[in-house]
Amino acid sequence: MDEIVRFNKESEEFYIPLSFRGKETFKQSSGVILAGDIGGTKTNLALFHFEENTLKPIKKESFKTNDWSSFLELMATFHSKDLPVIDSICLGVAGPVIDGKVLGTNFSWELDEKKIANALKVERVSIINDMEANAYGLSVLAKKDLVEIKDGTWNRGNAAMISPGTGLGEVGLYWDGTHYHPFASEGGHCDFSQRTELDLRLWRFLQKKYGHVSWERIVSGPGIVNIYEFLLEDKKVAEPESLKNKLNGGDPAAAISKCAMDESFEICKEAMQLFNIYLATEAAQMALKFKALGGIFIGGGILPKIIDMVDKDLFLHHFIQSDKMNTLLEKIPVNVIMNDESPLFGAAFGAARNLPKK
Ligand SMILES: Nc1ncnc2c1ncn2[C@@H]1O[C@H](COP(=O)(O)OP(=O)(O)OP(=O)(O)O)[C@@H](O)[C@H]1O
Repeated sequence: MDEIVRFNKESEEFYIPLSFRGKETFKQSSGVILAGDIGGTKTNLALFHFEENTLKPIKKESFKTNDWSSFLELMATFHSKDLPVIDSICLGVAGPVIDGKVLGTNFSWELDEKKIANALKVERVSIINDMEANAYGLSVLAKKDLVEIKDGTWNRGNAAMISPGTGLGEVGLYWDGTHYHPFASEGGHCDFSQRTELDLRLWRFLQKKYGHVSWERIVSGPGIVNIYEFLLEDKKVAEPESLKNKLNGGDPAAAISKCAMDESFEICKEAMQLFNIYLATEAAQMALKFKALGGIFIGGGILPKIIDMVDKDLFLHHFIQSDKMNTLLEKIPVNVIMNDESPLFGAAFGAARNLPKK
């Protein structure tokens, strides 16, 4: 990671004014910051030197979250003695942050700002929701980091982001007239809403398995596997032996999407089509709930890997299915974020904002 990054470039190429309040304090701050993007599958950490609104990378590494029993255990490995002392830490964590503490939703780490500050002897530690970090990360993106899957133009107003990964993250961005203000939500845990007979059968299948059927059970990596298993049962189709082995080892959602791409088993293709439909459906629910005229962004680790198989017409058809509000939905652009480091840069934004002014 040699690239030097600037926040809020007032990006020449970017089509929306993605500025966040707080950046004006940056110019007078400098120091060493640690940024973290901590999710159910991967944890990305980066150490930067921050000066004059610019991040200069010192060290960056990606880890499998479940290989470590805690953040502090991982830090003992990451932050070796030869590295500079840290002035400010911000961690974006996939879980509901309450009073500076969080328990990972799909992993067993517990993080606490005060305990981290004491253990690492760093005065400024802040924990934010990973989706909040994801939203702040928009401030470093350029047009080339986005792929438009539904057109529309930026309209003055709120925006929202939906991020399928290990779980389903959702965040709103309130527009105050000049700046955006991200606010985390736990919308991915709201109830899955059904539109068709097939959806009802999927709901029944998952209700038997989990009791409560949230969007996260469907629009996520494990959700792809759930849809696939439902289709096998619903269509009474036997799984090919060759695929069985792939699904048992490694990453089953990745195996299903790969199989959909090479068209070796029809059920995989159908599973990915349904994933696309449900993503469009929930993205539209968010657009309506937040009146997100500023746009919907799709983050998370899955979409950049499957972008070539996203059927834009199918997405559009299922995005605009809200009767009285179809005209509003038609205006809203939907973009996929292809830069998987954007939540990490968003956490860096949080850490830089907390540095003392000179
Ligand atoms: N090629 C692929 N196709 C479909 N799903 C994939 C593919 N590669 C990885 N996945 C799924 O992506 C998920 C991991 O997503 P991501 O990289 O966003 O992780 P994360 O940031 O740790 O997750 P979260 O923040 O939601 O806790 C896993 O469930 C995995 O099965």
